[in-house]
Amino acid sequence: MSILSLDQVNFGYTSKARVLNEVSFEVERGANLGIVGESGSGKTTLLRLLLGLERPTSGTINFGSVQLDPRDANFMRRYRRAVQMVFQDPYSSLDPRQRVRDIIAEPLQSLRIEGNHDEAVAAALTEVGLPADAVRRYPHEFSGGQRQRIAIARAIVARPQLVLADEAVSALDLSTRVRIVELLKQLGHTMTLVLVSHDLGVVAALCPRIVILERGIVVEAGDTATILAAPQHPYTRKLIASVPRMPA
Ligand SMILES: Nc1ncnc2c1ncn2[C@@H]1O[C@H](COP(=O)(O)OP(=O)(O)OP(=O)(O)O)[C@@H](O)[C@H]1O
Repeated sequence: MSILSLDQVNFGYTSKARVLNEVSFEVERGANLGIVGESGSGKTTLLRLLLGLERPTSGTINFGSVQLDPRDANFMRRYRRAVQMVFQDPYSSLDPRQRVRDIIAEPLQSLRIEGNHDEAVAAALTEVGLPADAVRRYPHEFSGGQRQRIAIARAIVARPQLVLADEAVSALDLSTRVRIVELLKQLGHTMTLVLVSHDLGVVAALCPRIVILERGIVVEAGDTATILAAPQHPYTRKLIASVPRMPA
């Protein structure tokens, strides 16, 4: 059964301009999904809808068999426990005044999750490959890649079913990017990732399923390897052609 399913979702920030147009796809448990498209295609907007920060103008988003309704506080409490987010910029997404322990423990606190928070934070730190003494330090004491590890630890500490990531590696240098992709790949064994990116290489490395978005319209969706090997839509072919190749 799918964790999330979108059915003919339409959305516009104003009534004049539609940003998402009849968007339908499913996120299956255990199958990471990449959402790919050029700048302005509506990827971040789609994530905002999946987080419940915006509501579709029409169409539905279901979490399991229940319709996502941001106005339903009880539902949103359960949903927030199940779905966490990693943002693009590891420099602005972490509160510089908070120690790493409190940053990572934040979802446990705001979701009022019982149990030993220090132990949960320590386990999350180990999983993302940071030392235990990181808890006492502040974000500015870490590199960009380490900060993104802290952001990932925060996203996994409450053991969500789904992690939404918006360009989670694009702000990092190449070698750090490779290491964070490896980390996300390992996490994919226990939780499902929805990764928004303009980088087809990162999506191909992490996501067996892919949705190609062009100006708010899904032009192609399905198995990543199949679509990359034989793209049916000219827009997908254009995206593939724009991936830089390593020199021979
Ligand atoms: N708050 C907003 N109010 C009005 N229009 C918006 C708002 N946010 C985004 N848009 C418009 O919605 C469209 C899609 O933007 P969105 O940020 O979702 O695209 P994107 O694919 O995530 O782009 P990028 O890769 O550059 O982040 C764009 O035309 C953008 O101008």
